[in-house]
Amino acid sequence: MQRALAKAVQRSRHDQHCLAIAPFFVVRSAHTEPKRVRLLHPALSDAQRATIYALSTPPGKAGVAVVRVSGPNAIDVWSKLVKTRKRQLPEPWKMERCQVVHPETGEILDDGLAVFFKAPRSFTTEDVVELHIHSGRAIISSVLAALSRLPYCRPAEAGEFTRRAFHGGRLDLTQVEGLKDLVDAETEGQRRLALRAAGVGEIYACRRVDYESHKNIKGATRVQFEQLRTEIIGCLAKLEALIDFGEGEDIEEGVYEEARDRAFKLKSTIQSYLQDSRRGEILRSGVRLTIFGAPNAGKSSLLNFFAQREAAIVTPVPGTTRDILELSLDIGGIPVIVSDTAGLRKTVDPVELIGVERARKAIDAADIALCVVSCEDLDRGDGEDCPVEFPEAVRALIGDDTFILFNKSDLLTTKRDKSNLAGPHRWTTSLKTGDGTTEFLASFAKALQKKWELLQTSFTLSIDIPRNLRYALSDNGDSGSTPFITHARHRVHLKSAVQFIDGFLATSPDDIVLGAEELRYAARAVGKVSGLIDVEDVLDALFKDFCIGK
Ligand SMILES: Nc1nc2c(ncn2[C@@H]2O[C@H](COP(=O)(O)OP(=O)(O)OP(=O)(O)O)[C@@H](O)[C@H]2O)c(=O)[nH]1
Ligand SMILES: [K+]
Ligand SMILES: [Mg+2]
Repeated sequence: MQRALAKAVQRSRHDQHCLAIAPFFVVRSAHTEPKRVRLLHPALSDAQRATIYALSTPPGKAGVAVVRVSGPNAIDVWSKLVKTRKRQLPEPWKMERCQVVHPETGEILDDGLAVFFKAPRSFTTEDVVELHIHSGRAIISSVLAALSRLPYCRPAEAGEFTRRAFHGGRLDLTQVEGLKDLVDAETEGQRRLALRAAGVGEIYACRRVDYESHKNIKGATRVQFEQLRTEIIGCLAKLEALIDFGEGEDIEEGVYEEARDRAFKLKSTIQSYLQDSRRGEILRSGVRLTIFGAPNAGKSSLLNFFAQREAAIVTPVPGTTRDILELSLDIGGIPVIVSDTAGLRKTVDPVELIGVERARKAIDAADIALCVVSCEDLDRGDGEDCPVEFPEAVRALIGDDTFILFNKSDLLTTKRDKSNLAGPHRWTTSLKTGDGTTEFLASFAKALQKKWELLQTSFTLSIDIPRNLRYALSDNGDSGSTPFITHARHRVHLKSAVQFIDGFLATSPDDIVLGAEELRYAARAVGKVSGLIDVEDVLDALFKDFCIGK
């Protein structure tokens, strides 16, 4: 056992050297499990470690403004600026009534509240002081000016509090992205997606996040990526054991085959993640909806209906819309970028010709194409069962996934009643009388939600999820249906992970060292998503899975 440990540790050092990405310390004590303290970049310089301060709420008149101070001297900031009745050191995490005073003159600047977050249980993992003062320009600038008098304090740069949270291991990259997306979110769908990635709330309240033991993780994206990486490392650990000890001695037989098997499953899991029609990325940036159709079908009327204002020009003249008109809207909580386009028809007018060309391009670029067809333009077949004949101009552009709105139902002749036009992703309205518009909007929003957010995923995890992680996932309620990949960056790394796993699967069992190298790169690729890479995991998995040198 001793020999095995020594060897494995030696190998870990080698791995650490090879990866040379993330320096890390392993803190061990007699009674506790080894804890990893991850440092993702070289240690912060003195300037970077300075105590920083900033106004964390928007400037201007309001009830409350929050000035945040973070860094090693935060406690000193408290003693110089915060005057409470007890006039002693703060009780951590407890809001206290106080006066904020000037550190040199003692002048009272404002009356408010203050709270001290003791490291590492703070957002930045450093000591943090928050001053909750009245929000007024003069008050805020006097407090910021007072802070600037302290020699160890400097104003924070953009995003610097979050950067420190990342350096401190409080957030990984997916959570940093999630946090930014959360602040930027404009629709319900975006908010939920971002919240899931950010995992804020619980995370602030808990100590340094430890994947193995922590049940409070809400950064579900982080958990999912971590799960993938753990699985790759599990395969790698098996290969490492074979390299170190060789089959037949202390290791059971068939280990190599098992690793291959697991790697194969893992590859198809990642591939199924990649085949998500870019739902997460699209939901984040907005679904591109292109409205198209023959002239005068009511396309611009539809855009105005969506926007609830006269955004586009509507006239009885066919060919009114020339250029593309784009609006960002919230439809059922989904961010949608709606484009109104020129009516499609053969034309010799050079301006209209360009408009038609642009319309075709917009249809190609759309995530959803919505064709507006005027009931007037439908081929007036006699029988009630006559199949719908679309106008010639749009016929070729209508595919299985095209949404269709039959408009101008007020002009429908009795021969072709509405039921003849019904079908999935087909609606009938009169934008003039308002008939059917409420039903259309509700059903259309539902279709969007189904397609972009609440759609059941077509894949399931083929790998075993440890119980604690399963908790974190199921606790979120929607892990099976919420998009997994939300940034193009995630996709790039997952694709390269698949390539490396393929590389491993293609190596022969005689080249086991090469194969292990491929897996190590695969783990590293997935680790890049979260920005957390360490090789100590290999050792953990090794000792968990094998009974070496019994
Ligand atoms: N009767 C009736 N008229 C409608 C309806 N919806 C729109 N219209 C009218 O149809 C005409 C054309 O509407 P638009 O919204 O400009 O049609 P469009 O498809 O944008 O037309 P182009 O931009 O020229 O291609 C306008 O006079 C509208 O008032 C409807 O449901 N019923
Ligand atoms: K028109
Ligand atoms: Mg128009």
